[in-house]
Amino acid sequence: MSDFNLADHPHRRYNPLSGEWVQVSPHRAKRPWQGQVEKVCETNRPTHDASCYLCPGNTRANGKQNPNYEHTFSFVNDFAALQPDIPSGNVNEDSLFIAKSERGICKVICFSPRHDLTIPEMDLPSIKKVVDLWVEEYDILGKLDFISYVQIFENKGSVMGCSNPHPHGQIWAQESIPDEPKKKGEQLLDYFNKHKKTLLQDYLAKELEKNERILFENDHFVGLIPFWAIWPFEAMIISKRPVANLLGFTEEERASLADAYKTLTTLYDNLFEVSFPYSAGIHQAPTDNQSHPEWHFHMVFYPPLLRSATVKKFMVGYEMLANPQRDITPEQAAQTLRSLDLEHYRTRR
Ligand SMILES: O=C1CCN([C@@H]2O[C@H](COP(=O)(O)O)[C@@H](O)[C@H]2O)C(=O)N1
Repeated sequence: MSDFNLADHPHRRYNPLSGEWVQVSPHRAKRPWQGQVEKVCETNRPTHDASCYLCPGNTRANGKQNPNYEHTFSFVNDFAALQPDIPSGNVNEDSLFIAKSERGICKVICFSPRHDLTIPEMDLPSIKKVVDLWVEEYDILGKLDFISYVQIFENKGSVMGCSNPHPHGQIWAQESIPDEPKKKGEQLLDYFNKHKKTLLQDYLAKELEKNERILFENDHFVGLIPFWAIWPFEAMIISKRPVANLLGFTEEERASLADAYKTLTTLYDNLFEVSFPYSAGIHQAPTDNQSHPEWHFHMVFYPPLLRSATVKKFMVGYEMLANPQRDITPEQAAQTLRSLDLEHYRTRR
């Protein structure tokens, strides 16, 4: 019996959702840091900022005026990366130079009229309204005949390149299925064809049994750090019921998703007592007019911070050229997060 174990020895972990590997070096977590230090900019923002393009009643960069919205508000991105009405075309030279036109619609989703709040500081009814807006936008955009995939996401924190602290997210709906959900869809379909169940249904049952990486659970969702997590505190929120997309959730499940979103982001903020940056998004069934029983709704959270409010993980060098790599194990990260208080640090002050 070899003395190899995942807690002490370098190893690779396989992600069955992507078919890719992550390098894990648990012994390296203690090395000293003399590199870049991110500054902590914990400023108290006003509830309304006259210069904010997303605040109610303000005029946006292109002259359009926001309504005095009282809950959520969505609008077509004024600087959209994708457009619905463009000429279609293809390029293919010797199978070396391949390109195709891409149509789509990009929207900005304001989570709250309050400029000073973030998801963990919003109350549950307000976060439920964000979930309701996600459902509505997924339904409307997904019904368009040229839209095959609707990517709902949130970039939070300036270190994630977020251009505005006002609580908001984005939706990019487009005619192709982007690479990440395409990869997942292929893995999920392969698993479903073999087992007649979704991969995440079996995975979730085993994670709850092992209880090594679980962060929390409520009536309808589980928050965990996946066995194959790449970012130090990468996490997932997975629905207990294998629902292919947002439209399949009941009112109660939508409220439960809002609760899970608040719980995870509260743990994140309490980790270093700073507004915790991340990119987060939903992966769910494509809207290509086909049934997708293999799909199983889940949210993924990719936070950059590593060991403090000012030290982030860099995905450079080996990670760019070979494999993503991590030091602290998913199990250690889960143990740290789930030991934290569920009351937000700013309300405890
Ligand atoms: O007046 C504006 C300012 C910002 N925006 C859009 O808001 C989005 C802000 O989202 P990010 O901070 O996640 O980049 C960004 O994509 C930007 O194009 C407008 O559509 N109108």
